[in-house]
Amino acid sequence: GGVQKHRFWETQPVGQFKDLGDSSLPEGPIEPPTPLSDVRPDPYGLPSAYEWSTCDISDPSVCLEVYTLLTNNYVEDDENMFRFNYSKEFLQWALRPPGFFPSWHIGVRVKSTKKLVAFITGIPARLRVRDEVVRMAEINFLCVHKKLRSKRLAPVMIKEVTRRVHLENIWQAAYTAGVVLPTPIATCRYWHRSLNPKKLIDVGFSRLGARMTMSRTIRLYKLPDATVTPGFRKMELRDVPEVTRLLRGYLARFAVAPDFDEDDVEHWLLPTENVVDSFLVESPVTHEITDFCSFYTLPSSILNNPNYTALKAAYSYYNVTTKTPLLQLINDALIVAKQKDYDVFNALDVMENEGFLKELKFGPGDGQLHYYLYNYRIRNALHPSELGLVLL
Ligand SMILES: CCCCCCCCCCCCCC(=O)CSCCNC(=O)CCNC(=O)[C@H](O)C(C)(C)COP(=O)(O)OP(=O)(O)OC[C@H]1O[C@@H](n2cnc3c(N)ncnc32)[C@H](O)[C@@H]1OP(=O)(O)O
Ligand SMILES: CN(C)Cc1n[nH]c2ccc(-c3ccc(F)cc3OCCn3ccnc3)cc12
Repeated sequence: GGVQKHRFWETQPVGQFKDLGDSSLPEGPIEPPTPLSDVRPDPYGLPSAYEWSTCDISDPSVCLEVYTLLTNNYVEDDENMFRFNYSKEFLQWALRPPGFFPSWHIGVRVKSTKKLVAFITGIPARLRVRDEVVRMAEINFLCVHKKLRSKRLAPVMIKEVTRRVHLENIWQAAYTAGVVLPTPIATCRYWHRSLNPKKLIDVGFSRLGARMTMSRTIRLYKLPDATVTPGFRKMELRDVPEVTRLLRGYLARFAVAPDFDEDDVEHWLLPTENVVDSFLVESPVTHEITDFCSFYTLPSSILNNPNYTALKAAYSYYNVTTKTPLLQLINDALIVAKQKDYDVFNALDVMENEGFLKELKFGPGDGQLHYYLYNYRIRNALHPSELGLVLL
């Protein structure tokens, strides 16, 4: 209808709701690149009390400011009971991959007090969309302080990160959000596997099932003390070349997936304490690496609970099986997560995850995660199982 539902997004080169169903529109870039000399050289205007501030995440004091802003103002669940609590180490990992641009870590400060009140980031990535490998920016950590909401600051942040990405001759982006915007390329659901059901029920994350006692519930989610797959071990630096080969071969089957090289695999998948854990199966006979699984660590703050402050959550990342049954491999990942005292193991219904969710006692979450591309049209929305991409 004529009413403007998305005043900002309707001005952007993204799939528009009005275009849905118009199969005459070609798949690919929506707008051509601009000559670099035509990219706005100066930052967008902010309200006079605020200033742009490029944030050097490697500076501990700046990293702490970013951590604190996100801890108090980032994404909450629909019932405002939990808020993501990305750790400082996680932010350093997430924002400094090979080839990152410091200028893409963008903050907004109050001029008078220098208080950090907003943030948005980009990192470079090579994403394959069907048969095209496209250099993109992955946009994340968009956050405006709770006290500055609904002042149209987000569109300015988005335009500024877009401008800085354009200056590096990159014209596409990928991002995910729990909100519906023009226009998702895929809509995923997330699922949760209880590891510490008593705590999850105490904090209101889960509810005791009908006709279920607490002891019956604890028994239902019980896991073995040790992993069962022969040759299952932590990934090490020497495994990077083989894991890269294994992962590239596997991701080729999805319509959208990262085009990882060895440097990317070393950064994103080599275990980092309390940030990302990865395991592989080395055949005891041939010493070939046949399977791989990984999860990242993202706790959530528990808001307003007298007994607990944090929920320790693991999130399924990239998994590949060529020999071990997927159910068995992921169950070993659950066993390791339980050993490491995680309360819950989360997974999206992307890649082949649907094949293990119900079987391994995951329960459906209460929301959706929408995937988006900027300045790149996909003719028809993808099924989650066509996505080979997990954004942090
Ligand atoms: C070629 C390179 C291109 C690079 C750029 C690519 C694009 C990258 C895009 C960014 C990807 C980020 C990915 C990411 O970080 C992962 S999604 C997590 C986003 N962050 C949070 O949810 C944290 C808590 N919320 C907030 O801090 C604020 O509510 C935010 C800052 C979300 C909006 O602040 P606000 O004070 O509540 O709102 P106004 O300033 O008044 O602005 C309202 C306008 O903002 C639109 N909006 C709301 N939420 C959005 C969201 N999550 N993405 C995109 N747009 C979003 C909304 O539709 C409206 O536009 P419309 O009128 O057209 O509908
Ligand atoms: C992806 N990355 C961009 C962060 C992000 N932004 N917006 C989101 C909305 C949902 C999920 C999500 C993804 C996977 C999952 F298993 C559970 C999730 O949210 C549960 C609800 N919740 C929100 C906060 N605390 C709990 C992530 C995100």
